[in-house]
Amino acid sequence: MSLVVIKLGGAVMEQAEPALNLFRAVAQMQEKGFKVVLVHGGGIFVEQQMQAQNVVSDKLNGLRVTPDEHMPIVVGALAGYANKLLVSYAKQSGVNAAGISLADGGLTTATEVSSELGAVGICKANSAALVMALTDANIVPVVSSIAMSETGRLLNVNADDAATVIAQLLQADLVLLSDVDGVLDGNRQLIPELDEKKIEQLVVDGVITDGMIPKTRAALATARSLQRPIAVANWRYPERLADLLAGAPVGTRILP
Ligand SMILES: Nc1ncnc2c1ncn2[C@@H]1O[C@H](COP(=O)(O)OP(=O)(O)O)[C@@H](O)[C@H]1O
Ligand SMILES: CC(=O)N[C@@H](CCC(=O)OP(=O)(O)O)C(=O)O
Repeated sequence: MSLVVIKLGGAVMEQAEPALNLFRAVAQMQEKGFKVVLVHGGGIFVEQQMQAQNVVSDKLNGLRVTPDEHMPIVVGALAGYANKLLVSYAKQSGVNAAGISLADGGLTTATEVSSELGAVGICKANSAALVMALTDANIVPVVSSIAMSETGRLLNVNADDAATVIAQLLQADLVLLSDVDGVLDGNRQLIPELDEKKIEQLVVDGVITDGMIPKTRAALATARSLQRPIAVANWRYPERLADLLAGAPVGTRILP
C-alpha cells in the first residue's frame, strides 16, 4: 500500500473551502488504497498570536527566531489551533483524523539548531509505530511541527523540514503544498524542474527567498534520500494530487 506524506502550509488553513476540498481529495486517495499522513505548518497563526500579544518575532533565512519564552505562543498556535482546525476540516470532509506532534509517540528526536535561533529544532526520524498504528486503523495522522529534545525541551521545527523527516521515516512519497504553483522564476513563471545547483543559484540571485529557501532545501534532502523527485505544488488544486502521485508534471519537481 502506498504511503504519502502531504505537507500543508499555513495559508490553506485560513480558508475553509480549499481546506475542505483538500480533505475530500484525501478521502478519495484513501478509497484508492493510499495511506495519507499530513504534516502542517501554520506560521501565519503564530504571526497573528505574536501581534495580538505585542511580541516581536524575527526570522533568519526563513526560520523563526524562537526564544523559549515565545514557545507558549508557538505551541498554542501550531500544535493547538492549527492542528485542531485541520482535524475539524477532516471531520467535515468525512475523514477520520488524529492530531499529534513530532514529539508524540517518539516519532522524532530533536536537537537545538543554534543558540542564535533559540528553541528551534532540527529533528531526526525515530519511531513510526504511532503513525503506522493510526494509518492501519484508517485514521489520518495530522502532525504539527512541534518537537522535543531528549530532555523534554519543546522545540519549534520548520514544517517543511518536519515533513521531510516524516517522509524519510516512512519511506513515503512527499508532496509539499504551498500557496504558489511551485518555484517561480524572476518573471514569476513556474519552473518545472530544479536540481541543487539551480536552487542554490536562484537563492544567490535572490529569486528564491523567505519560506521557499527551507522548502526547496527540504525537498532536495528528501529527493536525495528517497532517490525520486519531490513536488512543490499549489494546494488550490487538490484534484491534481492524484495526477501528481501518478507521476504527472504538476508544480515544480525537485530532482535528487
Ligand atoms: N522563487 C519563489 N517562487 C515561489 N515562491 C517564493 C519564491 N521565493 C519566495 N517565495 C515565497 O515563498 C512562499 C512559500 O513559502 P512559505 O511562506 O513558507 O509557505 P508555506 O506556508 O506554504 O510553507 C510563497 O508564498 C512566496 O511568497
Ligand atoms: C522554526 C520555524 O520557522 N518554524 C515555523 C513552523 C511553522 C511553519 O513552518 O509554518 P509554514 O509551513 O506555514 O510556513 C514557524 O514558527 O513559523
